[in-house]
Amino acid sequence: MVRQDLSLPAASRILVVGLGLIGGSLAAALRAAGVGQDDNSVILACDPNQDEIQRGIEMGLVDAGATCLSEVVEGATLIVLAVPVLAMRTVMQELSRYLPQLAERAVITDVGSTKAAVRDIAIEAFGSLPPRLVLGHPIAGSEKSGVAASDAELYQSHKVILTPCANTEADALQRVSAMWQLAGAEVLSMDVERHDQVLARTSHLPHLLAFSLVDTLARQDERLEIFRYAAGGFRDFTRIAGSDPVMWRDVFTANREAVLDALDDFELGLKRLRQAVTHGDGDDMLATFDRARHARHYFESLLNQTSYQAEYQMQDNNSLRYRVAPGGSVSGRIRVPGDKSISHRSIMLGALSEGVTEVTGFLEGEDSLATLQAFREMGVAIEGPHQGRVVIHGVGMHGLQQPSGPLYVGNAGTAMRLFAGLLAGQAFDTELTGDTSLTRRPMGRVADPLREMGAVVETAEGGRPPLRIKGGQPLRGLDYDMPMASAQVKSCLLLAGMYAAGETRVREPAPTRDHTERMLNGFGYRVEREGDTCWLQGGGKLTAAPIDVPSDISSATFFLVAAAITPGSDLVLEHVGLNPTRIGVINILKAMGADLRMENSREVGGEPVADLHIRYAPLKGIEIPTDQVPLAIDEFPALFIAAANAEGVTRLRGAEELRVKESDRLQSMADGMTILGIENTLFDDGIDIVGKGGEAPNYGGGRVQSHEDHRIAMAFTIAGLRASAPIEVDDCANVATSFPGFVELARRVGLSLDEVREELE
Ligand SMILES: O=C(O)C1=C[C@@H](OP(=O)(O)O)[C@@H](O)[C@H](O)C1
Ligand SMILES: C=C(OP(=O)(O)O)C(=O)O
Repeated sequence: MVRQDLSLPAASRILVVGLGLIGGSLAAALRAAGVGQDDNSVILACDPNQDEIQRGIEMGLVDAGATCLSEVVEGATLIVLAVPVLAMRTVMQELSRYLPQLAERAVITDVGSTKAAVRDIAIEAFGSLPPRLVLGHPIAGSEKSGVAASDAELYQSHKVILTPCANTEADALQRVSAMWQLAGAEVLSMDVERHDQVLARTSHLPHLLAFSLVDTLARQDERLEIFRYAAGGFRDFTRIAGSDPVMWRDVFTANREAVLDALDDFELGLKRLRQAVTHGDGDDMLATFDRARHARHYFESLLNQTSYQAEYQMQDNNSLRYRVAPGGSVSGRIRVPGDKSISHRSIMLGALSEGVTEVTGFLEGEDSLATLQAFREMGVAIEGPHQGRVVIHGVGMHGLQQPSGPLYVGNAGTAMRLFAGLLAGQAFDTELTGDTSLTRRPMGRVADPLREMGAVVETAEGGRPPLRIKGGQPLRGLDYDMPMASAQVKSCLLLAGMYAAGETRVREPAPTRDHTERMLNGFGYRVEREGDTCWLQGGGKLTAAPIDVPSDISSATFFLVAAAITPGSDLVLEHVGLNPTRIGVINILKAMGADLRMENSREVGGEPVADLHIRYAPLKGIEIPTDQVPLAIDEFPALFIAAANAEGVTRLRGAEELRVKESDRLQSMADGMTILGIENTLFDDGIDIVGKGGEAPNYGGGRVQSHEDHRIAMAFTIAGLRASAPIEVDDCANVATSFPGFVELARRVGLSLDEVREELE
């Protein structure tokens, strides 16, 4: 962006040549910014239409004007040529005769919608390109025309593109830039050819299509009857067909080549869609519409300067509370959404692969969607998601492009930590940001070892997000002893290791989920393991492979516990991923006495899967084996509710990691349980929970907080099954991060659950 002093020299003599909507609005905006009030400046106009000048004077936009350049050009310091592109030749030829009468060091600029044509006309008219001519184009307009439609706000927060040439003088560029900033515009700079190509696609092509559609329909129905029935879609698509025909004829004449290129691409796209419609190819249509819809959302988020996810969240500016009626039982056959950990990784590895990766069962939750969107922002074409199907057109290990702004990953710790490793190996700088919950979480655990590998990673105070990662740093392999059992840290280092020279080894103090290692191997990138250590060599490549994401055992847990604690329950959870590094919850529930069986065990895409059949059986309190803690790390909020309904004390230790999740899960659960009257004692690394057992309600009701944590929200929801009074859980919107459709499924199996929405202040 070109940003300079926001003022024009005093006693400027600004001459607007062509007093239509564009020139008139510029005069109006400069007036509104104070030009000509007490700085001795004047704004003059030249236009072949005396009535337009008269109107401009009456509206207070210009001080004086003439139909002939010779009468107003004397002493001009800044001349704005605001005439249609094809009128530019006559105007410039005339102006070239008066150059000696302009003020010394006068600056000339224009507002033409195409730039190469205007540059060539200028060279012809002036004999060579004047160094004090600054070509420019305000990206603002209206379908209205004429000075009467002038609007002082027309350029407010709009972009103006200046296209300086090699010989353009810097101070002339600065003067024009200052003028547009005074008018409220944001000034950008671009070369002439690029400007014409970009505008051909983003502005000229849509105008051509709008003119053509309206004309085609009008010809088919000469009495224009058809327009009586036209609704919003027609109005939205064709508004710009009301624009000035002369101006647009000139644009298409002047920017012919670039417009034809854009039209060729468009015709190809239209032909593909035509074929899809002809053959009734619904998948193809969906893929195109999905891509377009997501791209449109992205465009919207750029316009509003919000992140993609925030854009979605903003539409929902209210807080969501769950209200669960006490009692009930749980039965049926359900399938919970796809695994979050695998979904994140499927997008990451698919994007870096060579070839096309098809993912089924993808979790359409906010966390994994944030990962998906981040890759779109780095130039990866991704179709879907549509009913869990995503198609990723991989760009290879070095094919990502720099995103235009920070990557926002919402609530997702997994995304931020895995991205940190992956982005440390890219050639470009990036910034990772997240929501308030994520902004509190520790990132030093990835930033520190990445720095040892040679990465340049900046964090906010205390090692918290945002993360700023400098690109283009040569990484070296690392032999790392992880101080905590974390799959996210391990995965981060393996992903960085793919970009590092030599070998990267990670030793884990206890086994953690191994989805990254499995999926890397599935994509042809060899990861080896011996005991507690895994390693890979840098410099390899990934080859696309299909991924079938099983249901998330962490989401299934809420229903496992619901059935385990509720007399009369009998529930089947289908197609649940049972990776050995994730089945702590099954081991723990069984140790507590749950009647839980695996049926129909099979392997899908390198991950074990089964249907889980659970029936009510009385539970007893246990001491949770510490080796199960990392294998059930996300399942503890729900397991605490199982403990509250078991006979006797359940004791958890070695679980300090729970304090750095979406909330401090030990504290959040202890606070909520205390409100419900569940006896508990908190420790630094765990908790003791006293359960009453039996079949009567085990605790009361009350209003508890989710602390912006999806798993706390869902845990207290299922607690309602064994409460004596309603439980209300505040702030449950975060459930959408990992478990979209939770409320519907909970109701389907038998919970009596309402959603209460309240407007935020
Ligand atoms: O790698 C992963 O996908 C995850 C690892 C775990 O985090 P830690 O690595 O911080 O234990 C887990 O809590 C998180 O939900 C998902
Ligand atoms: C801890 C969790 O996720 P993340 O770390 O990705 O935010 C979770 O889903 O429980």
